[in-house]
Amino acid sequence: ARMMGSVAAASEGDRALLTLLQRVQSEALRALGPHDFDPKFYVDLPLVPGADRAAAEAALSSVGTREEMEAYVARYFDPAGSDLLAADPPDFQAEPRGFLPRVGAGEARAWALEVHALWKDLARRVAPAVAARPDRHTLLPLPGRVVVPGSRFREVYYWDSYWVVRGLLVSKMYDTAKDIVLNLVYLVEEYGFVLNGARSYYTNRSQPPLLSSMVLELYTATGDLDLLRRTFPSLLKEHSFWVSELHNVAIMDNDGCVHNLSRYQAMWNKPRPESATIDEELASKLNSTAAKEKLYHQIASTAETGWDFSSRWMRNPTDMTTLVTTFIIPVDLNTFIFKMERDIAVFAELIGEKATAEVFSQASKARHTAIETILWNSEMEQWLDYWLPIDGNQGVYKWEPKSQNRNIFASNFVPLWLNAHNSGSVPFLDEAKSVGVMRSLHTSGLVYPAGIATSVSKTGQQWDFPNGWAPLQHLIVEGLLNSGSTEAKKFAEDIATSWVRTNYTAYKSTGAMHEKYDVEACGKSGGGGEYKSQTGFGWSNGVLLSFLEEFGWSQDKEIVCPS
Ligand SMILES: OC[C@H]1O[C@H](O[C@H]2O[C@H](CO)[C@@H](O)[C@H](O)[C@H]2O)[C@H](O)[C@@H](O)[C@@H]1O
Repeated sequence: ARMMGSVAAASEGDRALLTLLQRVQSEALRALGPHDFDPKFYVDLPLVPGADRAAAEAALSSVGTREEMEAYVARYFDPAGSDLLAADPPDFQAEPRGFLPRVGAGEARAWALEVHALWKDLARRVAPAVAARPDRHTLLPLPGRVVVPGSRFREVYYWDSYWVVRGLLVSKMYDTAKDIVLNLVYLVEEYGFVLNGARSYYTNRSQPPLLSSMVLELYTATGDLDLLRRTFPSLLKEHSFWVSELHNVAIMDNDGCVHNLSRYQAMWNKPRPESATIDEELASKLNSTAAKEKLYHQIASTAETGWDFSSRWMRNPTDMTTLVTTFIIPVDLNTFIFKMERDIAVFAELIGEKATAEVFSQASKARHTAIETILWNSEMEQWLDYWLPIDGNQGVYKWEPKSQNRNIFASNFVPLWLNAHNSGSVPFLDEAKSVGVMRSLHTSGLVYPAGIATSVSKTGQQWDFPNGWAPLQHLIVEGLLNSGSTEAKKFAEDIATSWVRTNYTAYKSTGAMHEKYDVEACGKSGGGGEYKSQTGFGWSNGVLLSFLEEFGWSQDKEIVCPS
């Protein structure tokens, strides 16, 4: 109860608006039918200035037909997304000095400049009306300019922002990148953690924690020590959130040593407002209120993973009612928190906080040992998610080899990424281990002509086969590239080359960058999941620009998919 109640940060006005918008969503589904229906659209609607919420609520009761619904929405609400204003980023230049020096003039460079120019389309600032009347908007106010993923994702997202920042740094847009980081810091100050996204309906959960990584990238690019001082308290606060009782799991190994690792867990046991009609339909298969609440809790917790949704979190990969996300210790989450601990230790040294540096250095060492003891599988040469028993909390769990999930997911290879970000003194893995992991990736069934698949199971969920996601390509490519082995470097370049080609070919045929791609067919965007595949697209643009910066593209290198 305490856990679910802590979303009380939302004011009564915010809650009342969300309640109304969820009713509108549900009535709209009834009036318009399921074809092309996007439930998120309705919870993003701002109440028109001057309209009375109670009057809007009363008027909803007499809406029957499609026409009446359309007229009702137009009368009481402004368009979804209209409370974010277009913002020409002042640090944008059509071709900044030093932009992609190793991409020669020609097709690749012309396209890279087009993708770079997309930052102008995706940059926004929150309308002043949002801070003035928060009870009329589900959008949350933010102090600086924002860059959104695109299409239905009209607001800032947490983990997307890491790859947006990486791309902005390639585009030399340091001020915009700093605004993004400071917006996330503002969310930590307001809520105690970085929200899934900047909407009142996202206050019940976070997303994969990459804030310290954004600070590190920005600091490395600019040398801005003030940024470290300014963000440091928020990084400590965010760390406390991820190691708090809500997320921490203690496991005893075979030698009697207790290790602490983290899991995802949202503070919510109701339908996600942005997808309430979908969640309610799924839950209608269950009989009791208690079972429905448990399912809603697992759904929201899965949204916190960023992998929403995937067979990775289900006992039965074809049945979403079997989600058990809060009973899983994920490889990638612990990789990100390990890195956060190392980053904080490094920042603490740099700003003269010696004692804190030591505390975080010790914390990262303990997590390193925990990851290697609980999640590493030496026979498979990869890290595996660990599944806890779902029948009650045992306090300290006893480690069992059979509880490692042997199914193959791209996340099993994410710790390789630490090769690229060795901010501590001791590398996370040595060259020999990296080579072993690389070989197991080669034979995993995840490597396809157009990139690394998310999993090997075709379930219809968007974080499963055959979708490939830009962030996963990037984490793995950076890791391979920095592992010290020539073979791994070549492998990294091959994956990046395929990814650039599939992005390019899809861009030429559709005119857009996509949220995800189909790794089986070069030049094809991805699909599946609960909403139509989106374009824009923040993290895809960021990864593309990072790959072009890292590997270059010579004029004579073919950029179209091989036929
Ligand atoms: O509306 C459904 C869900 O959409 C979001 O998740 C997906 O888009 C995000 C933005 O690109 C991305 O961060 C996430 O990895 C995607 O799965 C949202 O984050 C969910 O909370 C939401 O329920």
